[in-house]
Amino acid sequence: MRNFTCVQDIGPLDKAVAEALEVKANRYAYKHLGENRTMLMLFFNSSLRTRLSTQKAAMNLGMNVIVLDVNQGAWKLETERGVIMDGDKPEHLLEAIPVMGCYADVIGVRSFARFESKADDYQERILQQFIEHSGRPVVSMEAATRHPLQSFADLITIEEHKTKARPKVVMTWAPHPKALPQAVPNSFAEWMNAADYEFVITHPEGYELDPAFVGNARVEYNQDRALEGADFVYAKNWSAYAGPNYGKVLSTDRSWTVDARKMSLTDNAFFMHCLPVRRNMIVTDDVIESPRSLVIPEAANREISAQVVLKRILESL
Ligand SMILES: CCC[C@H](NC(C)=O)C(=O)O
Ligand SMILES: NC(=O)OP(=O)(O)O
Repeated sequence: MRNFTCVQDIGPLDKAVAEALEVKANRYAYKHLGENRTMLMLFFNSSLRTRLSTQKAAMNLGMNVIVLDVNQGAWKLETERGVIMDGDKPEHLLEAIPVMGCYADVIGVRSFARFESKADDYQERILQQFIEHSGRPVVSMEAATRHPLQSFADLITIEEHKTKARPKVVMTWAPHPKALPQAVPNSFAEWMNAADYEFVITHPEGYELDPAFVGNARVEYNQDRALEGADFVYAKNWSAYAGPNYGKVLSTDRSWTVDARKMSLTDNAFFMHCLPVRRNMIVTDDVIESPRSLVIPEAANREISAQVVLKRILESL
């Protein structure tokens, strides 16, 4: 594997999950792979799980790790080519990226959608510059349109807990006070479609995701109807994608909050969320604390998804 930015990069999902379960059982068996190799983890945005799990995965593989919060300590970076740099940004990404490539063998990048330009976000202009100019394998730690390490962990978690070959997985929008990216829902949809589950997306009108990610999923505007018979409920907020509303909050309707009544419509479904979660906006306390809540095992699997990805990259260096 060279780069890890989307579901295609991991290859056949059955093999990826099998490797993940093997790594989970023997996570310290590969320390030789990372000896004298350095992982640089670069954050343009905040993180808890991605920061900790990816570093843990790299250490499990014997790697050295450098973590850089770009906006705390590094020079403020200009990202646009052709700009006359007479403002508040002393360094350009086009120098900083190859320099970072000098010190690392693998580079992880977190750079959320900025909502300034849908085209720039959906062309992954920041992530692509790392791929083009670092000279190193690049791992997305959530970019503008996908969060593949999260989605891989979500798939592992579903495969560990499903009781039927093709479970019904429902991704439901839920309200949030801020404008959040579409990366997590896009990515989850991409991986669920690839896994060939019975996959349903439910959200209020106006929150339609990019059809390129929705794929063959059934879209249902009636949340109760969508939840009927579900085996897994994956809750997430996202801001509007379509048209002039890109990046906007159109609704904070708390009738979409996942509560015990909604979960009673399902087939005793597991509850999932990538975290961080706004309790009693996205999901009620009793649901996220229930025995059917998988949010902690789901977060624990982030170490495993990252370790499989880094292991494959190290094996191909
Ligand atoms: C893993 C989730 C990261 C981010 N969440 C927030 C709160 O910004 C998002 O919704 O994409
Ligand atoms: N789920 C996830 O990526 O969490 P962080 O944003 O805390 O890394």
